[in-house]
Amino acid sequence: MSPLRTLVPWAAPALFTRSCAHASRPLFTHVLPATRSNFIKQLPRLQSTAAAEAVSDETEQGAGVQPQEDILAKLAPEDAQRLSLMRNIGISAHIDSGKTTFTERVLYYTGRIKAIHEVRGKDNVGAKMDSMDLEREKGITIQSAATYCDWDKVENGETKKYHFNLIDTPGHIDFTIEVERALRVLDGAVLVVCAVSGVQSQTITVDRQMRRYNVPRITFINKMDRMGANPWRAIEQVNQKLKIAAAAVQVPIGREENLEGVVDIINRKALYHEGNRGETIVEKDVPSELNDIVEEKRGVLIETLADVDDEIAEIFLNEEVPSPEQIVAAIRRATIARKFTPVLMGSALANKSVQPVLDAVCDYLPNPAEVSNVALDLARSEAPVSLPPYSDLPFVGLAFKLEEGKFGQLTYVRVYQGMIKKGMNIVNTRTGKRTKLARLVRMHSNEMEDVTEVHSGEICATFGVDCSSGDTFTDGQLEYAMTSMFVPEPVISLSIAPKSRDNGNFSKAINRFQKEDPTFRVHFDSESKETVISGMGELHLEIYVERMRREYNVDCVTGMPQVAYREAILDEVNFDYTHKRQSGGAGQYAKIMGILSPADAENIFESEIVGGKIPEKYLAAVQKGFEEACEKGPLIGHKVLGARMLVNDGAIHVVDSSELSFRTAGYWGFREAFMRSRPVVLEPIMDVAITAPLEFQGSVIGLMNKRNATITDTDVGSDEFTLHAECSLNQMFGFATILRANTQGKGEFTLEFKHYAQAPPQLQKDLVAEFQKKLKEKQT
Ligand SMILES: Nc1nc2c(ncn2[C@@H]2O[C@H](COP(=O)(O)OP(=O)(O)OP(=O)(O)O)[C@@H](O)[C@H]2O)c(=O)[nH]1
Repeated sequence: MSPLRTLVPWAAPALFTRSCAHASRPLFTHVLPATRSNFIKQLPRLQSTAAAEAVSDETEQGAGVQPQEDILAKLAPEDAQRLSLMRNIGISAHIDSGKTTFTERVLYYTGRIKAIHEVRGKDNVGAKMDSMDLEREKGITIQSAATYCDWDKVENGETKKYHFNLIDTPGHIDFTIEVERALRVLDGAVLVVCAVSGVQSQTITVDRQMRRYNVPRITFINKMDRMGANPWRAIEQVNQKLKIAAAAVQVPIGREENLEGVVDIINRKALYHEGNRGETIVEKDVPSELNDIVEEKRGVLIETLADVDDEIAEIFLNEEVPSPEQIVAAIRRATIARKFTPVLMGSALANKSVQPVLDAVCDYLPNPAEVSNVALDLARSEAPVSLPPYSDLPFVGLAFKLEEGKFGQLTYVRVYQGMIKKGMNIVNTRTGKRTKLARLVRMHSNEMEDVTEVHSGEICATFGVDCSSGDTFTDGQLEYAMTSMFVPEPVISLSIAPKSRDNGNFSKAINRFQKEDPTFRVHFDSESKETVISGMGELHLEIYVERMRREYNVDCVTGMPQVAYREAILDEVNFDYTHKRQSGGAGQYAKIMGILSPADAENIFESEIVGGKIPEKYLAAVQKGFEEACEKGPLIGHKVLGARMLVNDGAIHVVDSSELSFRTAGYWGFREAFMRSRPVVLEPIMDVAITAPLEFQGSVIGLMNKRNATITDTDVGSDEFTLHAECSLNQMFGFATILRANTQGKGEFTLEFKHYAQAPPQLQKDLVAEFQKKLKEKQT
């Protein structure tokens, strides 16, 4: 019999490291049902032609992954025309880099909104894309918001109308799932970097997310009006820290408060602004004092391109100078191939140089037809298939975000192939459920516009569709499943209860938040009789508690934040466990033998039974018992991480054996062996980045030393420093208040889960003792 090997789906495969080895790899939890093949979970979206070809090679015989050039060649003229003018883009950056402020300008210049309102502005209106009250009050983006707009671009004297679908995402790591979902369905992104702070910790995180989904990006260096703005240092950091070739396509005219505009160094023309909000761009000759820097930076641009683009390399080697058209074409090729990012600069707040970014989106980011998207054909053993954006093919779309609204559940869908029409039936591949599309809308932040049909490449939303985030929809002719997105595991929990009797609103809120946000988890602890919510950080949970109060009128009491510990084993042991019960009625009998050993990154159940000593159905029951036991470890009641249970022998009783007996044996056999395998408690270790004015460097280092943090790096800027450290999450509770107090409110920090590591021995002892005490109390 072939060995049965199953990955336990909820385990945390990639993040569990006892050393720092794979530290930065994110946790990969599926959103598709456990019954689907692991392959679905593990195949990232294949966007590049190279990646698509790789799959094509593996599955040559008609698996259906076509090279992108072939897809483009067969595009119908109407689709080609429509798609060539479409861009699906995201705006991503570190916290407070100005994404929302930038997006507000984009909406204004494209005529989507009639007036500009600032984030935390004096008019108290708030930016369009921060539509939640809480976002406007706190001045942070919590949920990503989608909108669309049209941009008139002049090309060779002709005006072309480009259509943008745009998503503004949060910068805070606590809301990182919003970035994941957005990038999953976008074709390109604008990475906003602060001209003063340069590449910051979340810039690196966002960059990693863009890489995960193969999203090409252009870079916008914002806040050029601020004192200390230095675009060249920021570009250097993009090159060094993000490890992608980057070069400026503009140089600033004036700096800080004297910023007047930019010079387009490809065409050697100066771009100034006129009008109250800088709405009119005026082209002039390059000021003579900037000629030298323009030529120098133009040279750097061509040289950088020569490194990543063969055509420019050839021109460069022949000592010729490429034409502006050749430079633009090379930037486009290299950007789409994700080998290069062109860098633009300006100030969103000062209304400077935002429009050239829109031109750059059209010039350098791909249209939906230039991006290879792949699904798995479940009817043909999950063979990968291309999703060409042809309108006349059967519809395939991905539900990437859910939101509860006034009119019921709003489901955001990206249409990859074919089209959807109001009134049409769509089928959820996972559940097989057919739904009639009663309403189809295009979103403009919290407003919506009804539409009757949506074509391939577009993003839209529908009502009344029952699904989970990450579900694939088709028109019923195909059985395609698209790959899911990464969902990081929560690292922090707290108990929560309504202050007064629940009139149903508490449960309603909890259910809704859980459905909308896969990083927000809820479970009922049967021992403490408490509802426990888990999430990505203190802010994440705080926001939900606050939303319960505001949106559902439920005041809650919460317990102290708890760390999501894990339990692991260090030794390998043999086990021989018999479950036997004979107290009248039907008896129970199950005997299992095997080895329990540490595994690297996930919980694994295996069996190697010879001669059919334990039938398959009983082995499946043992596995169930094992999985149940891993949910609540024997040591402190937290999840088990990295245990391999191999069953290689055992026995059954002709009358008394049953699935229940084997499930019980799996459960208790595992627990018994676990306690003999040198069990340990693991705690989450976080990547911490603290930025504060230079004068506070000493006290911030002191704060981190007190927390036994390992300082890994320090960047010192002209007036600020950023300290990078690794520290246990346990030590970081309440740090926001402490940092504020120690830096006169000027310090900021971010926390991002890095890996699990053994907790200090004393803490482990305390946790075990506390758990034992609770167990005893329960027994008496
Ligand atoms: N000086 C200056 N300030 C800016 C500029 N752009 C944005 N800001 C300010 O920076 C702060 C943060 O701006 P937001 O647009 O909310 O930044 P964000 O990146 O969307 O923030 P999160 O989504 O919460 O991460 C606000 O106070 C803005 O007014 C700029 O070009 N210059």
